[in-house]
Amino acid sequence: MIRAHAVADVREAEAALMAELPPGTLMQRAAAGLAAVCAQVLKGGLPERGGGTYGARVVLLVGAGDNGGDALWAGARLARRGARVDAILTRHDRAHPEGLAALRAAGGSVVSDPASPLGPEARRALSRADIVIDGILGIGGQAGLRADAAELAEVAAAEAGLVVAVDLPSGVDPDTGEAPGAHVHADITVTFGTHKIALLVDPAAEAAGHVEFVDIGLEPYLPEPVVEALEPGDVTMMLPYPDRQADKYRRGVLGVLAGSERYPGAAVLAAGGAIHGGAGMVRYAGPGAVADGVLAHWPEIVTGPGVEAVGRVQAWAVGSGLGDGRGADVAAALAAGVPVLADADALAYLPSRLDVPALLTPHAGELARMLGVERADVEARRWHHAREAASRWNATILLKGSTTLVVTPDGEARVNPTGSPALATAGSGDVLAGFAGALLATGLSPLDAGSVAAYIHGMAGQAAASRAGAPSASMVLDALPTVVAAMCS
Ligand SMILES: NC(=O)C1=CN([C@@H]2O[C@H](COP(=O)(O)OP(=O)(O)OC[C@H]3O[C@@H](n4cnc5c(N)ncnc54)[C@H](OP(=O)(O)O)[C@@H]3O)[C@@H](O)[C@H]2O)[C@@H](O)CC1
Ligand SMILES: [K+]
Repeated sequence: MIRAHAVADVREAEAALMAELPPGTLMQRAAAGLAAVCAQVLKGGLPERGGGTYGARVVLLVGAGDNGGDALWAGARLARRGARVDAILTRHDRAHPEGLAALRAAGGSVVSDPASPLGPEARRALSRADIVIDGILGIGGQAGLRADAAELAEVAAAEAGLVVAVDLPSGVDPDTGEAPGAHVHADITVTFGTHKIALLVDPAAEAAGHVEFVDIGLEPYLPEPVVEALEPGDVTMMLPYPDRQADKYRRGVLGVLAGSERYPGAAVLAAGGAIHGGAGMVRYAGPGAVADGVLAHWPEIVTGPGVEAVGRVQAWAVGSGLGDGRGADVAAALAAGVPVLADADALAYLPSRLDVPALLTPHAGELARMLGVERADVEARRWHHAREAASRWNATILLKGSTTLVVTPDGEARVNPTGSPALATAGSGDVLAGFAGALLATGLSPLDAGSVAAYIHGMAGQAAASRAGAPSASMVLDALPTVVAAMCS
């Protein structure tokens, strides 16, 4: 599991660990890890220079705190390995003194002038840089860079090579994943001790680029994480395996209430997702012509005209492509007293609070409608709004998007690390709903069902995109069994 903590937790753990270590040890661990990642990047890339640290041009953006100190110490290490290292200081009077002395002793120079960080020499250095190390601001400041730092970030993005952020892309809000003002857009972020929430939750996570973790020994002092992301081993552990005694009922029966005469394909896709999700049996509830289409694709499914007619199930997946005027059907599924996944059109027919274990799967527009806010506001404050809805409906919310977020009414949160822009295609959500519903039927909690389904659905999206640049939902569906088999082997 990738674990992310709040700044207050990091500070407490840091204080406890520092009390046992000689001064400066943690910064040295951080700087060594940061320099190692930069050296690795230089070794692997930049073919026009032949690769390697020797002769590489590195520019440090140095703020007034320890984030800048990390950058200076890492710069000193790279300078000792032959890089040309230039530092741009936002505050000449307050740059980390020992780090600055170390950089100078290693042959690095300061190219900003005290009156303005971005003089001609600094601009020239940025325009030639192979790597820019962003140490303007880490966990110690206010989100939204101040004007001079914002200009630095902008010029670095426009002019320089690869941007490597120290601990966080400067200017994002570490504890929420929000990015309300100017901030750095990094290609790589090297983070220390634990992931910060902003490295998992969008929109800040997107500004972080690829994240590299450096262990500085904080782990034993950290509390439970605030946000998590599954790793492959976690998914393998959580996926249900049929045991020897399993019959179809014990493996879990899922009822699917999806599709309509207007959207018959949604029924086929949701039912297909359900079949690949490991339920022992899938019962489909819907009008005759739609049910016939489902049977034509999936003859193993049992169909019936409505919720009561299909009989007992261990969970319901309702809503995908259901269309308008289906409130009574949704209410009947909710009244069955079993866990429910509610997607798409069903989200409009929810009671004010759910009294069964529930997984709601809106995209940002649907969540905005549920909460009566603007879609842009949901996109800007995804975690905030997902938590708000989880608490209001007493349900786990799976908020789809570039990084899908799953939040329980108790405040547990997971972010999905897999996926592909290819998943933003019609019908892809229907597949996810069926798949996650099947996991609910096999007995997984809404949090586990939602996060495992998002993970596998994301991998199926990646697999489908590797075969066809813009795959259809059917291709994502087709890729599911192979991904599941690979996760189980
Ligand atoms: N925790 C750990 O275990 C370890 C932590 N380590 C490192 O320490 C980092 C935290 O260091 P930190 O506490 O010194 O704060 P930091 O992020 O450098 O920023 C403070 C400076 O930013 C400035 N500033 C503020 N807001 C701003 C804005 N909007 N726009 C522009 N500037 C703004 C503010 O300036 P001021 O307002 O004072 O003028 C202040 O001086 C952490 O992220 C990690 O890299 C590692 O070395 C080892 C282990
Ligand atoms: K930074």
